[in-house]
Amino acid sequence: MEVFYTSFGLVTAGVSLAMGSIYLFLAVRKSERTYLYFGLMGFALVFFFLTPPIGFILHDVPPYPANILLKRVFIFSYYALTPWFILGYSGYPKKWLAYAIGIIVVVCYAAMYFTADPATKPAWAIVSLLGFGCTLLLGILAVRWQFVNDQKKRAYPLAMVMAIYGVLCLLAILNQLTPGDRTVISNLKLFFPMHFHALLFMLIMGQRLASGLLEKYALEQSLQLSEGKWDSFMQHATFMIVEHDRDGRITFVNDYCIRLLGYSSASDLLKLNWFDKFLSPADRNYMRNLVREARHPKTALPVVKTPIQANDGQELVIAWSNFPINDAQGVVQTVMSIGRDVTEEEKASALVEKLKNELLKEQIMLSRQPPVENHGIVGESKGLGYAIQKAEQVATTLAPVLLEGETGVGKELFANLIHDNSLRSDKPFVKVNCSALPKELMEDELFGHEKGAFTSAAQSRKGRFELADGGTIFLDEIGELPLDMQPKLLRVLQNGEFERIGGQKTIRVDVRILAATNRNLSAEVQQGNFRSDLYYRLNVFPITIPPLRNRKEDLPLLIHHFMDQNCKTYHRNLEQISRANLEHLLNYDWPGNIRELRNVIERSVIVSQGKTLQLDWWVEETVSKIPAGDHTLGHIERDHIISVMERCHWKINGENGAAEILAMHPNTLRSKMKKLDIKRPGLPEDLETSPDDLPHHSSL
Ligand SMILES: Nc1ncnc2c1ncn2[C@@H]1O[C@H](COP(=O)(O)OP(=O)(O)OP(=O)(O)O)[C@@H](O)[C@H]1O
Repeated sequence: MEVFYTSFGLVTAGVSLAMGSIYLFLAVRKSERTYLYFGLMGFALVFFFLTPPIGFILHDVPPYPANILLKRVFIFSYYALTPWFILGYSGYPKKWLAYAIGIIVVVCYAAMYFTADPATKPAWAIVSLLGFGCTLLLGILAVRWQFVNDQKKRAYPLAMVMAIYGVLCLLAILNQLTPGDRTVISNLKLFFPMHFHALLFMLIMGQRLASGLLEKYALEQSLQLSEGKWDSFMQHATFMIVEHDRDGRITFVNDYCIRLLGYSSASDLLKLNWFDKFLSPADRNYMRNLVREARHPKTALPVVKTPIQANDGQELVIAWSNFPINDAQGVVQTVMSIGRDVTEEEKASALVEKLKNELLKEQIMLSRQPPVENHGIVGESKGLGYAIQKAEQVATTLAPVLLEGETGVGKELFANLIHDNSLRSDKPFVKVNCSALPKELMEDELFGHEKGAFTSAAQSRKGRFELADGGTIFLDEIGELPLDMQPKLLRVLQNGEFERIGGQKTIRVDVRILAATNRNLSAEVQQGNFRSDLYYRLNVFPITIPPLRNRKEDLPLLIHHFMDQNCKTYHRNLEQISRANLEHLLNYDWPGNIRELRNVIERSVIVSQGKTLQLDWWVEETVSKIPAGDHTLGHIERDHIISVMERCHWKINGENGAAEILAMHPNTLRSKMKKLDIKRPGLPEDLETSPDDLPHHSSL
């Protein structure tokens, strides 16, 4: 048996020597502590097994005094190194158990030196059991930590060796509990557990470390490859790539960017601050705040168009798309900015804009042809034409129509057009402005009252619905209709029925309903200010009338129309407008739309003498209201929303919709889009969102 132990010990020593040498070598090459601990553990075992007496078991009497037993020094070094290896291998962060084991080992050395008596069971052996227990506990904690942190693959081998460690502990306890000189283990003729454990520990963990090393190597290779590809892509891309930290310090620029900006090397640009160098003062603060506040990696920052001066003095306009790169907490660490040189495009579009304005100016100056009008609606723009076409289509049906558009765009004119073109054109057309009626009088106005219904009701009186019987009623500003009136209106819409105030009799009417609003009714529905059933009933056929700033080509006709109208009224003989004033008329955004234009022209006609329309008063009043440039916050916000909408294919609601990406309620986004006048290009004005955003329309 002794021979067997000896050979087994020699095999274990051989394996430990191989492992120890490999990992000590790797520890030096890779500066990896775990390899160092493992290598040292291997060598501690080699010395333990090769120090005489070879094949030693605890009860053997050593050939030298027990208190300086060298063999035990090596095995205790092995025990002292084990916890540090476990910590390094698993990444378990708490080190107190490893320190405790270190202290226990030192105590054991001291006790061994002073108290060892080979004839009796030494006191230090009991203390060493505590060390085993602590190592086992640390192993269990480390394995658990690995499982919790999703490192199952690395946890299994450690769990296995710790289980073997557990068996070793058990056997060591049995060994200590056995009275007398001979141990239970040797009586049972079991392998001395140390040999067995050490061999498996070296084999299992050595193999695991090696395969980890191979995996890491393969990963490094593929990382290197993809880094190479990425690097080559970045350097050869024909757009500018700049990476900067959250404070704007540039950390990377590609070759194209260096060339375009007229610099000779990356290092010249790496000294600069992206915010300071490449953004206008207005964009700079906005971007700084945005970068600081951006919390979600999905959100791309706004596209910012910035005029910059290259190193050689050349003026460039660059459109920057910015992508924040966040850490695990969502804090922006770096921003990748991709820039496109849009200098030529900008020049071309400025030229087109200028030519368009010139053309409009010429039209205003020269054209005296009769205005193109349809039921008093002047204009020939595509947007207006589309709305007129829809109104004509629906006019001959009995369907309710919802006219949407900003104030002053001509919703009432459209209501007239629909009624005039309907089969009821010779029947009454009753108009009600819901915002002009006091809340208390609204029911009386709409549905009338019976005699004695209230103190002042000396006579019964018909409401507007009764007056409109057989014809059309136009409910302007329907969004102002109080909530308690809405069910009554819904009943009229659905059944044509209602009761007068104080009346018992149900009155039946046949009225076609046209409604208008300059509010976002679907947002009002979401906010609970408007009943959804009424909204869907009214929204059977919506028509959106575009604002004047989106159809400036109507300006010449409208200006002439209002000039002619007012010249007749105020007996003026005006023939022209000064070029400078024309410029202002064309550049102005017309928030009050055609009503505002009509008022401006009327007042100007009144104050004008001679043949030229005097607009100077208006220019003075409004010039300060005209936006200063393209880099106001509104513009940046607008650009950002447009870029997100384009990425989402103009989908607002639902998963991957723009509202989700912008972390906004869909209705807030809709009203923001309305405010910033964002519309899906190429889509008719009344279909501003993707089909999935629209309510279901029942057919006519
Ligand atoms: N295309 C147009 N051609 C001629 N005049 C127009 C046109 N559009 C609007 N107007 C005039 O502008 C003024 C405002 O129009 P209207 O009252 O129809 O607007 P609205 O959209 O109903 O406004 P609100 O929402 O404030 O009630 C009216 O005097 C109208 O005659």
